[in-house]
Amino acid sequence: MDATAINDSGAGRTAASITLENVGKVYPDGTVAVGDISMEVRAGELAVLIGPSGCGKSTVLRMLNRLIEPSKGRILIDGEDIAAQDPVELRRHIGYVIQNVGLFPHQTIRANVGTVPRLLGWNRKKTRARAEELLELVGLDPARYGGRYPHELSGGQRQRVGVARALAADPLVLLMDEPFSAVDPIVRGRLQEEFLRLQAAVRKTIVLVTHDIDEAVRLGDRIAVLAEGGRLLQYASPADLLSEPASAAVGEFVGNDRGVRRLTVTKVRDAMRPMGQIEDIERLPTVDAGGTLYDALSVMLTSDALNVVAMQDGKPVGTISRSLLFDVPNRQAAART
Ligand SMILES: Nc1ncnc2c1ncn2[C@@H]1O[C@H](COP(=O)(O)OP(=O)(O)OP(=O)(O)O)[C@@H](O)[C@H]1O
Repeated sequence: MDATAINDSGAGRTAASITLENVGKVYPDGTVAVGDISMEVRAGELAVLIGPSGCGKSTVLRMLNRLIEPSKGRILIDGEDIAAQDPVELRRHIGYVIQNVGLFPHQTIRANVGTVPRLLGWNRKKTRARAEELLELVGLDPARYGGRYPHELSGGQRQRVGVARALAADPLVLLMDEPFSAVDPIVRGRLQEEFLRLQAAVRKTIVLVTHDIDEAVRLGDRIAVLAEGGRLLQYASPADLLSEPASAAVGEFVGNDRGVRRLTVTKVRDAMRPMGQIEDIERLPTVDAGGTLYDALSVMLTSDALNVVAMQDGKPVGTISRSLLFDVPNRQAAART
């Protein structure tokens, strides 16, 4: 995946920080959609907004690109108040991906991806080259898919086109409103994985709305849990959110299975013990050192083993024992104090 060409925004920046200061939104009918939210998303970070239906997630997202104006507070992008900026100009730096993508049905995939560059006045050659580069980046062969129309693609492929289109003008910020919810769970898992790889390459500042706590834990650098009335209950890393929910309400929201879920946020290589303490290494099942403790647990359960060997580049590099897995919460808590 070649990301170098993506990182060529005029000002030399590739991502921007986002700051919300006491932001609130009351709709004209009196509905308090967002109460009083203060939070910061660092440049290059992926923040997830999660919470029950109607808690104001989309409203927060749409205030960031001024599709909705806040009733109070300030929103700063790279330290500059967006209220003072021209909304059209602002949106040129902000990609927006929504649930059903909203591709133009009568335009080819290539033309859809080139929409914003065209609006920016790029010439045909440059726009086409950019569209092809982006399609490749999201894993769609431009020669095969570029000339097709949206209805000739699967839901998952359309979703990737939506992401490519949002990245086309090299935005500083990417807003994503339930981007993966319209596809089935298997495709969804694959898209999430691809998306993580893409984000590792392009490092945009991303705010992503979801209903799905697993998706939040998997994708987020930090997770904002919202409650009805747009109240921010907690804003923390996935590991902190799972190990130390700030209130009973957050604990309930992240689920009773959060102990298991927590295993999904710790990498094998960060928790393994050095080799040498376990006998019969060659008879033990293996797990990739880049996998998570959840993967290690799954291997243990399917092979009925008490230990697994972590492998990297075909070589054993450490071990994980079942007791170590059960010890993770305590180790994480101890590491913090
Ligand atoms: N234009 C509007 N006028 C009045 N109330 C609105 C308007 N748009 C949204 N709301 C209300 O504001 C609240 C927050 O809506 P919002 O769409 O931000 O929630 P959400 O968390 O994104 O919900 P969901 O997860 O169901 O998409 C809801 O109670 C909704 O009914």
